[in-house]
Amino acid sequence: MKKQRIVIAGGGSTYTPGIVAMLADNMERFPIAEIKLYDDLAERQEPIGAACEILLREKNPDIQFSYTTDPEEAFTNVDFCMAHIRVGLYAMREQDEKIPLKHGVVGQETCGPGGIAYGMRSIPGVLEILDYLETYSPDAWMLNYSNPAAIVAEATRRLRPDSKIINICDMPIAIESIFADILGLPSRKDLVVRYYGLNHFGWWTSVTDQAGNNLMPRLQEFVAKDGYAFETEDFQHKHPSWQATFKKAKDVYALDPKTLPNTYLKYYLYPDYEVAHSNPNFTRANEVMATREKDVFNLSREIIAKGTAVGTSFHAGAHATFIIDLACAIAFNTKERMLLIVPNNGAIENFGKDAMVEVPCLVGNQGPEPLTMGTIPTFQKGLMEQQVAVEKLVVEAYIEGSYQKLWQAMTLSKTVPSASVAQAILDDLIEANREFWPELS
Ligand SMILES: NC(=O)c1ccc[n+]([C@@H]2O[C@H](COP(=O)([O-])OP(=O)(O)OC[C@H]3O[C@@H](n4cnc5c(N)ncnc54)[C@H](O)[C@@H]3O)[C@@H](O)[C@H]2O)c1
Ligand SMILES: O=P(O)(O)OC[C@H]1O[C@H](O[C@H]2[C@H](O)[C@@H](O)[C@@H](O)O[C@@H]2CO)[C@H](O)[C@@H](O)[C@@H]1O
Ligand SMILES: [Mn+2]
Repeated sequence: MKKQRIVIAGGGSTYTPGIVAMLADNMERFPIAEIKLYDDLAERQEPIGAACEILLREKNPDIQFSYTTDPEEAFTNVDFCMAHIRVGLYAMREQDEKIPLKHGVVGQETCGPGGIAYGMRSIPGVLEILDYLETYSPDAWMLNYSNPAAIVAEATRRLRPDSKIINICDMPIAIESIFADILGLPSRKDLVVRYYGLNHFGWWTSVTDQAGNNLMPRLQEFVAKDGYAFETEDFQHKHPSWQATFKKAKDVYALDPKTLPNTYLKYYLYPDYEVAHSNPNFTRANEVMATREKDVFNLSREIIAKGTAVGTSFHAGAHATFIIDLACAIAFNTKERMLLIVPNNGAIENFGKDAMVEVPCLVGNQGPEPLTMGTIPTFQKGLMEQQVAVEKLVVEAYIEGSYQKLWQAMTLSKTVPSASVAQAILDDLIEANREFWPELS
């Protein structure tokens, strides 16, 4: 098995140490020669890089390790770029969440006006990394978690159609882990699913075991009563906001009891409820800064101070496993069945070919081969048509520098009640994003 060389872009991300630790623990199925971290912010990356260096030296000194802010050094001679950047950091996430809320609209990282604002910031950041990778390692694959994945995926489809990028999300697999727990199965990998939608906007239509036995009725019975409120492996899902999200899946499910919904649909289907239950002065960004960010950086500093990572551990859950599974599938042609964000091209029969959709794919060394999910019902199709139009308008607005199109995108979002509210939010977001967005006219 060829030893792989990896660059993690967004080296200072709270998710980086978990992925590094998981890579070091998966050498048998995914052997590694080198891990490099890359970030455009040296101070942010420094503690994470220094802690990972100690951790790897103790876990596996054969893995070459370095961290840098120099793109040529980072992207030269690698097989994979695992990317998770956040352009504007949590400070801008806070703005994405608080500005819409000030206008009585859902304030969320990837949905509604907040997601649109984040999309306008992420597009150039992700394209820059993709271009570095294509320049310095033209055969490498970019596996991209950077959000908002739906908008980023549409932007890379439009602007870099031939590039080797796969956009991914860990929400469905986190929910599938909950399915496995509800069913008393050891792992989500014991399940075979059919699912369709856009990113953070989809539905399961079938869940079976490996023998083909239908497990939907047992899941539906649970979700009808409790949503996805079941003890989960991911530590941040114990936070009050995630607990509320998992409970709310019950009401989302009620709209179409034939399927099982993605948790994020609550922002589109119950926006009034979400606003009423949000604290405009303390949003999820504040919760994350006070918990995950603080914990990861404190632990990094502790490891550096002690000079050892023995007796400590960074959280590495489904998020880390999923991206390593994907790299493995490509590197070693495993043909694993995975949910990915890909061009539709008929996978959903009655939906636009040029939409970026989230569907199961078989993954091998040529990339993902989407499976056909057939024809979807009017309710889902209507919702998806509206949402995909929002995502396409954002990308058009970015490309053309068009105020008009960004206003249309905000107005079309199901989370926004009117064009006038959309415009007021947009004008505030333009002000907050001066440093990041292209000039709009
Ligand atoms: N797709 C998914 O399902 C999924 C799941 C979890 C996290 N995420 C995403 O992963 C990303 C990281 O999340 P986090 O909470 O760890 O954020 P974070 O702020 O802790 O880390 C992001 C890092 O990216 C760096 N960065 C920003 N712009 C950059 C650029 N242009 N080039 C290089 N580095 C850059 C920052 O300096 C920072 O160190 C976010 O986009 C988040 O939304 C996605
Ligand atoms: O509010 P955050 O920053 O905690 O999470 C936002 C992200 O939520 C989803 O990812 C979950 C994932 O489902 C879970 O398995 C675990 O890894 O935690 C992640 C973070 O909570 C979502 O898929 C991402 O797109 C969001 O960025
Ligand atoms: Mn996601």
